[in-house]
Amino acid sequence: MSGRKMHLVAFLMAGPTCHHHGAWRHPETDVDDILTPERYEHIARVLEAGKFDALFFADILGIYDTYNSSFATMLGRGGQLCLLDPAIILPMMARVTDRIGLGLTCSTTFFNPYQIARQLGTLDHLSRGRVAWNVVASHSTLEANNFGLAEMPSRAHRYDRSDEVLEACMALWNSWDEGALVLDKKQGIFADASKVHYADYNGQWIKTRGPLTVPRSPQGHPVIMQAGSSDRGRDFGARWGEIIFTLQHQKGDMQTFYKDFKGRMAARGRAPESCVVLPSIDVVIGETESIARERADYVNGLVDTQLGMACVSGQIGYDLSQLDPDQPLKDVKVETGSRGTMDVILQGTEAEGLTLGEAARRFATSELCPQLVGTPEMIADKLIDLFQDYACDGFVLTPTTFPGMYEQFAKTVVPILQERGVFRKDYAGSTLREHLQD
Ligand SMILES: Cc1cc2nc3c(=O)[nH]c(=O)nc-3n(C[C@H](O)[C@H](O)[C@H](O)COP(=O)(O)O)c2cc1C
Repeated sequence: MSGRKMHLVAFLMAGPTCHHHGAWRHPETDVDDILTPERYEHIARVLEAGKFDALFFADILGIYDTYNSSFATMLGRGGQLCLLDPAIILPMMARVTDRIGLGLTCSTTFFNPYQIARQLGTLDHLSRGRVAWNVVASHSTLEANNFGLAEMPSRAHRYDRSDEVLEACMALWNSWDEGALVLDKKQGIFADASKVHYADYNGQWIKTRGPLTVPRSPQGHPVIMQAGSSDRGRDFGARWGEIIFTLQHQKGDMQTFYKDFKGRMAARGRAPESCVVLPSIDVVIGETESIARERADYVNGLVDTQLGMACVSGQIGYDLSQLDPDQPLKDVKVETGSRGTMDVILQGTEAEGLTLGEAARRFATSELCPQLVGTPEMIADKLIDLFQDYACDGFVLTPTTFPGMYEQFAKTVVPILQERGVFRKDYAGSTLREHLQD
């Protein structure tokens, strides 16, 4: 085997649900600590013990209210809710760890680049070089409304503007050269001002003068993470990305995405290995295969139909509340425009003759990313197979039970990946960018 190493990133949300909309109800899942620092400190330690490259918080700047024109189901039944601001949680996680990377989601549509550059530059210092920025252009009207916009700008506009936000942030991060801080008490020289420059960024939408207040951080700039799936989104990722997070249903889809994405990087003159492509994966682990299957059936059975329908409604931007969940999926009529998205997210389920409610529950178990069920050996085999066949460079793992699934994975699957030589036994470097180049 070549020296190519697998990369693992953990998906977190500051709320009850990540991809699995029933898992918070499992007796082994902790929810009473959801607003406490201890929950987040504990999971950071667990993931660092498992030698994960990074953890990151996905984020939604509002509460989905598409279903029945109300947030009652999403909130009442525990759907995807981002209760706390991860920018405040991550520094706490940084204080109880010293190697694992820490990813923050920041929207280029709603946040000002000076603020983003300052915040992430500060966090890169405080974590000694472990920060990633999950760059999102945002896409939902509910978020737009929370930030004073009536509608989201078009996708093309959002990505053009995102390019400018990234260019502006890079100019701000580069406004301090290395060695600008002198700290010479004897001569009374605090900083070498000749090593600090104005950014003077003048784009069509974004303007910033600089310099940044924050001295150059250990990584120079945060690792850039991104998850756009459209043609424009992939091009944006190919220009800037160092970690690409993607939702693909099966191996063939992953291989197609991987090849397409690395091709786009090469076309821009970037070395394909300078960005890792990580599809989302969900695991249910058992001591035997039949125990794992029973555990999967149990936890998947905890998703209720109404929440599943609300979850799909939020994703496709169309209210399914007036539709009978017991009707066959193939008979469901939704407005043109939403049907395409619905076909994609419910991929394959129509052919199985499911009802709308069954398909929605299925979607709400893992958002249709593969759910691997089996013994630690079976799961390690599957991950290694995907990795070796260039379906990916590693995985974004999403939790079922929390924090139990991550604890089990770190204790039982990681040692097998290490023994088989595909995953680090210890961190070789100290910054996140160094981990990604292991
Ligand atoms: C796997 C995946 C994860 C995403 N996670 C987030 C997120 O946490 N927060 C967010 O605002 N947008 C998130 N997005 C949305 C994207 O950043 C992007 O705005 C959206 O997909 C529209 O771009 P596209 O049309 O290129 O896909 C995610 C998208 C994908 C595909």
